[in-house]
Formats: sequence, C-alpha cells, structure tokens
Amino acid sequence: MSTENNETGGSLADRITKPDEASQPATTTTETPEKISDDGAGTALQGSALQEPDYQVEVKLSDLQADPNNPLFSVKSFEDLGLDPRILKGLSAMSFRKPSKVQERALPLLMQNPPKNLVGQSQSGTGKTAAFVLNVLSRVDISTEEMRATPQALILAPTRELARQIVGVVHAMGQFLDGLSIGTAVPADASARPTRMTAAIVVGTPGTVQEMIKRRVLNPTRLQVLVLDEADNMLDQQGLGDQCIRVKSMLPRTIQVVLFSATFPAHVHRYAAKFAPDANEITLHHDELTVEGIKQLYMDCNSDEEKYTNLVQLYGLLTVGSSIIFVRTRASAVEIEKRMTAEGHTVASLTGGIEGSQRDAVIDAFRNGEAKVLITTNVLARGIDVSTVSLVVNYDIPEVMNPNRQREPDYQTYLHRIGRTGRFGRIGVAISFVSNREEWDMLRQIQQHFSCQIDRIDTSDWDEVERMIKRTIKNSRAQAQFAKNQ
Ligand SMILES: Nc1ncnc2c1ncn2[C@@H]1O[C@H](COP(=O)(O)OP(=O)(O)OP(=O)(O)O)[C@@H](O)[C@H]1O
Repeated sequence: MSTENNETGGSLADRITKPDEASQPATTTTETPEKISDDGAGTALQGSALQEPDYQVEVKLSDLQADPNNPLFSVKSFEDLGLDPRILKGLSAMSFRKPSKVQERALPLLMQNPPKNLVGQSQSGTGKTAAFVLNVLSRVDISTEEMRATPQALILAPTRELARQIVGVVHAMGQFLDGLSIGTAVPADASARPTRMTAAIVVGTPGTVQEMIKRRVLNPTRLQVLVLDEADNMLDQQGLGDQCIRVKSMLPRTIQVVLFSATFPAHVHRYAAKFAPDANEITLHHDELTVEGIKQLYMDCNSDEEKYTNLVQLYGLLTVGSSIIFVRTRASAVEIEKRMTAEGHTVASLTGGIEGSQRDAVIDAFRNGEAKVLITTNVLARGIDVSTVSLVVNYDIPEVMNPNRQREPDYQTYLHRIGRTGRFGRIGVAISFVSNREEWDMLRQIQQHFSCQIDRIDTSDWDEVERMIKRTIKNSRAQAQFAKNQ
C-alpha cells in the first residue's frame, strides 16, 4: 500500500505514516481581527451559513435544536453559559443562535476553575470547534500589551488547511475582543524565514510548533490551554503523535489539555486518557456516530475504468453544490484531475504533494465557490467545513493495513470523509464506488460497524440517478425532518 493512503487517515500503529509537514522552517503569521480580510476559513464562517435567506430553513434548524435526540439539541442559551459579552457579540455576528449539544455539555466542563482536562466526542459537523475556541477565548488575558503578545493558548490540528480554518473561527468569534492577536504556525514554503510568535492564541500543526519552540521563537512558558483537534488521528499516527508528545513535554505541567474528535477508537481512547489525565469525558457509542442528514449510497462499477466513467457521468450533479472526491493516492488525484480537465470539466485537486501556498490557493478557491469539484486524498478527510458541500464521493473506499498486513476498512476515515457534507443539520449525499469483491466486503463491514444503511444506486438509468440524487440534495432540512417523524 502506498504511503499516500495515510496522509491524515486514522491509522493503525502499523501503518507507514506520513505526517502532513516536513521539518521546514515555520511560517508564523500573527494577525489581529481588524487586519484580516481573508484567511483559511473565508466566508464559510458565517455560523452554519444559516443566514436564513430562507425562512423555512431557519425554522427547521430550531426544530432540530429542540429535538432531544438530535446532536444539535440544547436547552440552554449561549448567555446561560457565562460567556463574556464581547464573545456573545461575536457569536451573534456569526448567526449562532443556540449552542449544540456538545457545546452545551462541553463548555461548563471546559470553563470550570481550576481547569480540568477534557476528552470530547461528537458527530461530524456538530460544532466542536466552537466548543474549544470559546473556552480558549474565555481564558486568554489580553488586558495588557505584554499579555497580548504572550502565547497563552495553543491549538494543534493535523493539517495546514484545518489549522487555517480554525484561525478563521477564532477571528470570527473573537472579533470584538480588542487587541486579540492570533498566530498561525504551519509549514512554510522553502524561502520563508521563521519569525517570533507574538500572539495570545497560536494555531498550528504539531511539527511546526515543535520546531518553533525548539528554536525559541515560540515561548511556551505562559501557555494555559492545549487543544488537539482531530485528537485520535493526531495521537495515532506515528509522526504526528510523536510530535504532539514532544510539544506537550515542553509545555507547563499544569496546562489544561483538551482533546476533540468525532471518533475515538478504543485503542486511541486509552492512550488519550494518558495524554489528558483525569479528564472529564463526553463520548458516543459507535452506532450513534453517523449523521442523520447524510444519505449514504454506493455504486457498482465493473472496473477501475468504469469508476472514472461513472464519475464523469456524475459531473452535472457534482456541480449542483460543491463536492469532494476522495481517492487513495496523490497520483490518482492528479491523474483524474488531468483527464477530466482534458475532457473539458472544471475540477481542482489538493494533495500533500504540493507546496503550502498552492494548497492555500486551492482550498480558498474551493471555499469561495470558484472551484466546485475538489479531488483529494485523506489529507482533507477531517475537519474541513465548507457548508456548500452537498456531495462526497468515495472513489476508493478508505482502507488500512491491519497488524496482520491485511487490508481492512478504515472506519474512522469513512466517517470523517462523509462528514464533509451534512454539516450542522444540512442534508448531504455520500456515494461510495465499489469495483471489486474486496471493496464490496469493506463497504458491508462499514455498514455493520456503524449499523447504518448504505443503499445501492441503480446506474441503468442515469436520468433517474440524477433525479434521485438531486431530490435528496435539494431536500431541505425541513423535509428530511418531516420524513423522519412520519
Ligand atoms: N451553535 C451553532 N449555531 C449555528 N451554527 C453553528 C453552531 N455551532 C457550529 N456551527 C456551524 O456548524 C458547522 C460545523 O461546525 P464544526 O466545523 O465546528 O464541526 P465539528 O464538530 O468540528 O465537525 P468535524 O468533526 O467534521 O470537524 C460550522 O459551519 C459552524 O460554523
């Protein structure tokens, strides 16, 4: 199996791992809210983009948030959670009306004093980012010039795209905190020189942060909070896991450790408990992990070539909203992009094989809708939040090598990949291509593992395929909820 499989995918210890970053000099950008115009997160950061041009959609989000069985359910308001009025103003500017379940449960645990560690799990797209960002914003002291330039909270993510996205969320939520500065610590292009980190909140990837602390351009002595987003993935991958451990060993012993993910497989969960000792925990059963609004489908393909022709057939649907196509290797991402482009389709690709600045340009174009179809590897399987994504295609089923060197489904990565759609109560479609017996078996195992239903798409009538998928994509949250309650 190629190392490319493992760009960020949840992995077994056995996997050949390839951390997202080489040990290059760090790039550090320190930004204050007023200076920022366009960061990684771009305009997608408007709440769940529920700017409610559509009255009905808003009404139905409230319905979801009033349903105790829904992960978006809450009984409290953000005001009840004891947040600073300037932060409440930020939330309101982002159109966040009510906390989701994980926000309501996590925030009191995170904000208690003396601080306690937390291991928090909640389904994809249910607002984990806000949960840890609100805690961080509540804890940093920006009352003096000196403190404003002193790193006090460190948020680590497995990829530069996710780190940049989190920076965007911190900006948006902290926009009314005068003097707040946020630093980004992600791998730099070869020519960039490391600069001193003078921000109260630092968001970065583990290797870069480790390097910066070692080179003494990031002073860790006043850090009070350490957050690991996609924590299971970070701790389970050889490279990233080692870097996280080294970073933590250089931080104050009393630091509050906060781990979040949609998935915590048992072997990582045990380890997470050591990384964040005596932690409060919010956990889910694995049959609770799939998101109601994501319609899971599969398509039989007779060969690899038929996967490609089916993808091309789907092109019209891929561009109804935005879509992400996940493939196993960088090489196939590039090849499919080239082939589709040569045939006159507009697609982009993003893999770990390209330079950072180019990666930034691709993801930014995808966020702002300039690029609507993105072909990628597991590098973007986790965390990326683009609310317009209505279709995810697993061109290849995500897989790992088990300790006996047999291929098996990568359950976590499957869940994270399909979770790029159906965010915060939206409807989305995930289609997995199956072209041989092994892939078929893996899909069946995924279905059993999550106790979920993955329906077959009959490709004998493409007009019908198109109608069916369009109907699903265009279904409002309201209709889905209505159907569910019948
Ligand atoms: N209380 C809220 N009200 C409205 N929108 C919200 C709220 N909380 C989060 N959102 C929006 O929901 C979307 C998903 O949130 P987020 O990216 O934090 O999910 P997540 O749980 O971290 O998902 P993943 O596991 O995929 O990383 C974002 O667009 C965010 O702005």
